[in-house]
Amino acid sequence: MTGSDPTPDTAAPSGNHTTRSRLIVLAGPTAVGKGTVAAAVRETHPEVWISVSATTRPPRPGEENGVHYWFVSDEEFDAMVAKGDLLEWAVVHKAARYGTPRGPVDLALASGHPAMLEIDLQGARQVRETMPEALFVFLKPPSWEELVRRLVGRGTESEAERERRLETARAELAAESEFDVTIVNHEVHAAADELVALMVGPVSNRSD
Ligand SMILES: Nc1ncnc2c1ncn2[C@@H]1O[C@H](COP(=O)(O)OP(=O)(O)OP(=O)(O)O)[C@@H](O)[C@H]1O
Ligand SMILES: Nc1nc2c(ncn2[C@@H]2O[C@H](COP(=O)(O)O)[C@@H](O)[C@H]2O)c(=O)[nH]1
Repeated sequence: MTGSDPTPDTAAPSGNHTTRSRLIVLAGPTAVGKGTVAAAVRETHPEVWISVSATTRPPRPGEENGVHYWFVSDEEFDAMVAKGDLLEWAVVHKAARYGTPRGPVDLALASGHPAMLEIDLQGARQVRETMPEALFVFLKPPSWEELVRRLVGRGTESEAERERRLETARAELAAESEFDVTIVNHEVHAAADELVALMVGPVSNRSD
């Protein structure tokens, strides 16, 4: 994807790496730190390809089109859905639509790179249907109180929006057992290391 064009044509990064290809789907409640942990993985493991979602929500201060999200209009999102360009999509927090462009994921996996999606529970369930071979990772907060602290501390939502997000968070926390692996985000770099270890090593999951 280039400029403001949400059409997926991005190639995955190239270069030597020793990791084996695996699609990781990272989900968890609002403000648990998914984006922060994903950014830490990006920084320390540039060979891991991380999907950039499309969304109809407006950018927050500092968010860049094509970096944090592809910020698209309702009409552009409709067109992506109609063309089958999205691997999954959902209305999240009853507020906006978010979806994973399919083309870049296919390219990343075809090139042998480990790839990661950072999406909500509804999206994870859709990917479970279409790509059951993916590894589903649940990022969990150390406690409910810490989750609320992180959400408030981020300072990006109004009180009403925070309430809505916390309502979704309760349902998402209840779905932890649907995931293959849980990582508790006590500390960002430790959580990022645990995540990367899942991409490069053997996995001990709930069914073991
Ligand atoms: N391990 C951690 N310890 C303390 N603060 C953290 C930790 N991880 C993330 N945070 C902070 O918590 C806040 C929420 O993090 P982030 O925006 O990454 O969450 P998210 O799960 O991506 O949220 P959302 O689903 O709402 O997009 C941020 O202010 C971030 O700096
Ligand atoms: N189903 C999908 N959910 C997604 C995608 N990209 C992000 N998300 C999730 O949305 C919420 C809110 O994100 P925010 O940036 O507005 O705080 C969060 O849970 C994300 O994981 C996607 O492509 N599909």
